[in-house]
Amino acid sequence: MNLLEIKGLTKNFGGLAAVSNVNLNVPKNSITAVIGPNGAGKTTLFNMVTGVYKPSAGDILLNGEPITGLKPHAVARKGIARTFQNIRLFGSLSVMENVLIGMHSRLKSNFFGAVFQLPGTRREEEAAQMEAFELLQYVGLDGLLNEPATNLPYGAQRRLEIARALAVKPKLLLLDEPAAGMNPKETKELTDLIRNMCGEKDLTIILIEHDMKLVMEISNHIAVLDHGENIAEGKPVEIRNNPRVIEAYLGKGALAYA
Ligand SMILES: Nc1ncnc2c1ncn2[C@@H]1O[C@H](COP(=O)(O)OP(=O)(O)OP(=O)(O)O)[C@@H](O)[C@H]1O
Repeated sequence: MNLLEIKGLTKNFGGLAAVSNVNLNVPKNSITAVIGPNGAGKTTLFNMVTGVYKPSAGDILLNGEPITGLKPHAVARKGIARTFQNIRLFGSLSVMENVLIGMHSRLKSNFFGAVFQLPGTRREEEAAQMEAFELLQYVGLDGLLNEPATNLPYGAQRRLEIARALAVKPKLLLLDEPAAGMNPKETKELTDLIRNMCGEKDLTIILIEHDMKLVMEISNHIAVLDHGENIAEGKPVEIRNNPRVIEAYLGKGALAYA
């Protein structure tokens, strides 16, 4: 069963086809990587799936239901969360507060309830704090709850972004270059986290990533974009050995991962 189906998706910016007629099926509980050279259209694809850009053509289906052209908040409510290529945390807010903000979109209580400390609101807030704590424990940041996000090392900030995305209980999580700027130890920990999350949080994951070791280790399926077109798709071993992919993106060095 496919959680996400992308059909003939196209985005034109003036005369530039940033994404051109891309098709992609993403099975439930799988990890799919989207790879390709800079400017290939990977982030534009994510921006269409999350409602940031309206596609010029094509369809996006979540669980068989069309979500094409919905606004970002409506897409989020359908169960799609993302992290960004450039980390977007509230730097001066604490680690805990960053996750609570992520959770806010699905809490029932309103401003009125919070100001007047209504019992229902208090209970909901306590439950939210407990849940946020568990998520931070899950990503290994429970020792840093009150630390301003900006003080965290780079790898920890990326984990915090993931915790914040998980706070909305998504079905589909899009990770845009989650390992960018990480050292090898941080990348290894991230690889384990992504792999475990998929089963433990009942998630389907699509990631854009340039770290080929990570991509080859955790992906069930890889799609390769070049100049907006999907030039290849398949299992890691197929992609690694695909001459067109090697020429367009991987280079001969990729064979070292074989
Ligand atoms: N808002 C926009 N307006 C005009 N052109 C855009 C816009 N967003 C992206 N593009 C162009 O679309 C093409 C694809 O960009 P995109 O950011 O999707 O590539 P990418 O594969 O994510 O690259 P990278 O690996 O560098 O992040 C590029 O030529 C880019 O300049």
